[in-house]
Amino acid sequence: MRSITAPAVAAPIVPGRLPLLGHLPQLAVKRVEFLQSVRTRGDIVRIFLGNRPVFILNSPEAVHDVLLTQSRKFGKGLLFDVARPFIGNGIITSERDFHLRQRRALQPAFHRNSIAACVGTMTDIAEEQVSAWRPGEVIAMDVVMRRMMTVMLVATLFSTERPEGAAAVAELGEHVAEHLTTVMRGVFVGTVLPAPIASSRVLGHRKYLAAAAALRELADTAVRQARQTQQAGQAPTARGDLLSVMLAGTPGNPRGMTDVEARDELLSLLMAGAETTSTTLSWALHELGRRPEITRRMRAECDALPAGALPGAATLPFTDRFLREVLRLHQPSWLLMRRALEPVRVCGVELPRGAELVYSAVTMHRDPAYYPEPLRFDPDRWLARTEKDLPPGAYVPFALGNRKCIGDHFAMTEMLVVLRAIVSRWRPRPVEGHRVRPVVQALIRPNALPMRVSPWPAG
Ligand code: HEM
Repeated sequence: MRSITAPAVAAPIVPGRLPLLGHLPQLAVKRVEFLQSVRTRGDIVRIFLGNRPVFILNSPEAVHDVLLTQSRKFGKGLLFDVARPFIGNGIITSERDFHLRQRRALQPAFHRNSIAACVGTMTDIAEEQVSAWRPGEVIAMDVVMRRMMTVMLVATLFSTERPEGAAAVAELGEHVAEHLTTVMRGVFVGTVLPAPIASSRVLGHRKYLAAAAALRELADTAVRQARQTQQAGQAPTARGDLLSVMLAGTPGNPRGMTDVEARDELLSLLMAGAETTSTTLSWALHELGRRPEITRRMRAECDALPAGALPGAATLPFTDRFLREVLRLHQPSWLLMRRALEPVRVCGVELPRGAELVYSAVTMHRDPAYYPEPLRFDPDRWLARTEKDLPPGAYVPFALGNRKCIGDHFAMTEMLVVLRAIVSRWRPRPVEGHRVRPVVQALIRPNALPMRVSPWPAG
């Protein structure tokens, strides 16, 4: 712990900076490895994206200080400036008082009781999907998970009681999933590359804009439909979904949201909640495929869950531990940002107003100082050492502080529901000859994940 009165030091610049390009080539070629390689150079170091300086938070102490202790002095930064024109000013992109109001307005939907009420819908969607698989069939798990988790999000948060029925929700979910992937790629490209290059036609900028427009149109339609229900005189919350709650109002925002605000929140939640869970589940299935003994253990635990019991850490402790280990080793969000709103000192380093900061849970989660043999996948490491035993800031799959993931419990519930549905029926195995590699874009996802599913032997 550094003394507050010690003179400030400058964050060291990482070697290898090139004129005009800065550290872009290193980041472009070996994204995570590059961030990993600078960890030992100090609590906070500086790199350059072109001519733009960016500070990297390396130590748990620095991450904890920025995300929690001094969080009011930071905004969300460049990544979210780039995202705003695509997805509007919702909870993930907005700042200060407006953000606080929107967060309070959304909070009731993420209360444990609200999530418990969604478990039935989540289970139906997962069961419907996995019961359609045939013995020996090869399933493109990454594609199936992306669709399934988007449909689940659309169904549980936005359209529980859609008059058009489950098929329409599934179709909407598929459209959303398609556009979402393209928009997320656009946001990533816009963050790491200078604006004139990122917005060039060669890099598909028009495609990103078109996908964002299509997504906005889908969200606008959903808002229009919910507003019509409201105006038809039905109790606004009769549909039981979050969108209706947004329009009707909550203790955090009694008058309810305008159509544009509700639309932007839909986009924010889709952006934050669909690919994160589907990517985590893809990695989870990848790990299960390589470890039949873990699949067996998980199946035994899931099968023993009493009817009506909610899936959670208390009822499915091993499966929960397994997911926490997946989130450690395969944290999907490898690059998150903040911006200093005023001059601020963190770990003895003076950061000027406007400083752009990067933190990466991926590199933190692979630090041997906190995780012995960090690349070894071992759910039982969490038996010996729980989250509470780690320094604050060392395990941050859902971040910390005022911008912590609002959907952490929702996400864990969804993922437990899906894993249970899969392992109760199937043993997923890797397909021979296919090598799973991480692809690092907005999230770290598997290049492709074909898996063969076989039923459990009888008895
Ligand atoms: C495995 C799944 C998930 C992971 C790993 C994850 C991770 C995160 C992280 C790291 C942040 C903080 C971002 C930052 O520091 O800038 C965040 C924020 C957020 N997440 Fe999640 N998330 C997941 C699932 C979900 C789900 C399912 C939802 C909603 C249904 C959701 C909604 C949000 C929202 C709205 C925020 C912004 C909160 C705010 O700024 O106040 N997330 N998430």
